[in-house]
Amino acid sequence: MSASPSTNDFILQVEHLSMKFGGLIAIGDLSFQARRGEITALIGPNGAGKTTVFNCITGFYKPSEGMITLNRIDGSSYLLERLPNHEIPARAKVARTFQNIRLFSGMTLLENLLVAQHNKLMKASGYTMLGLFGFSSYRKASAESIDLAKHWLEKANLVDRADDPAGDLPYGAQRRLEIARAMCTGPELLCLDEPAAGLNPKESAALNELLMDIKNSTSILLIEHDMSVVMQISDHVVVLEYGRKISDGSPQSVRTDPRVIAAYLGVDDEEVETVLIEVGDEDVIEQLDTGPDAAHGPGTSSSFLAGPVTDTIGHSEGERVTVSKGASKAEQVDAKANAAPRKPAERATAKPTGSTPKPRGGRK
Ligand SMILES: Nc1ncnc2c1ncn2[C@@H]1O[C@H](COP(=O)(O)OP(=O)(O)OP(=O)(O)O)[C@@H](O)[C@H]1O
Repeated sequence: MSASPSTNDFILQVEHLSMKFGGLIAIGDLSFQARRGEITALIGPNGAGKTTVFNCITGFYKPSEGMITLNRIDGSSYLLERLPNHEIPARAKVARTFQNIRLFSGMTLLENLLVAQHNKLMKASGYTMLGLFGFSSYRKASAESIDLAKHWLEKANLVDRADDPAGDLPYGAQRRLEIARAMCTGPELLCLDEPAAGLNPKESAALNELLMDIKNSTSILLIEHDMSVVMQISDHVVVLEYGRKISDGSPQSVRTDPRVIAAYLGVDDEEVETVLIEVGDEDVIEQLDTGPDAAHGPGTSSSFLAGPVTDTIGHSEGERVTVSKGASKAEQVDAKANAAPRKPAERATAKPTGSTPKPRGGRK
């Protein structure tokens, strides 16, 4: 019998998170957990609220409601929504990258990685004087910083270009340099916002390799539209639609969840079922007939509210947001699943193909 997971098995616990911008509920009552040593992917169509979740975790936004707990390996825990922004990387050991690359393009690769260790070096220099007089403690810290920078340049397969300006690198290499820079801050949780956006297949493969290497020492939370990356490297996938969680489970269970397929395909209302049959395998068709799968459907921690197809999206109790009519494909799938089962003759027309759903959300 396997032991039930303890709190420290989870590096991140998001509980009942809500983020409102005026009347817009960008995130509604969202709960999920990320396991230590795993890659957890946060996916969903454009505007689903993924970056807003990242901004709440990394202190760029203070959530309207909810708790975000970061459990460090040494047993200490931090409520991120209560930590001052600058303490989230320093004390809770959370690092992030952004959708758009933010390197110092005029500096060399090595300098970019040393800047990331600025705080550590400043402390070792006694905030100037010890460094100025070349004290051994500063020289030691300085040598360690260079070693760490070289270590991550090697991991990112960029060590040959250590002295080139970062701006001269091809796009995919710049992405890897950004990740290497984040790793130089010694994070326990690395949050990556669309790292594969704009990469060609070769660059994408190099990125996957780097992330698989990083997860040996650091847990990763990943926003990604590129399903080939998500399916290849994630251990766990959380799917959002209109700020709510519509699915949560292994890549395989999420891939065949009718709500996810419907939310991602973005087809016309009347086409939803046809497309589900075209892209689905027997599991998908089966679920349509029998109703949502409790294993990766609404659970105790899920914010998804099953119910009839309406032109409003339910969030926590009493809150409903108006969106364009029938916008939530996930709700339509549940409505269909709740309706009377189809006849066997109709099911016989289903042709399983086993293809992977393509994302509705394009890259920015
Ligand atoms: N600062 C803000 N002020 C007002 N609305 C915001 C703000 N930030 C995000 N939103 C809104 O919150 C919703 C979720 O946006 P968010 O950027 O988190 O989605 P996303 O899933 O990351 O989308 P994408 O895949 O396109 O990056 C959107 O409707 C967006 O317009």
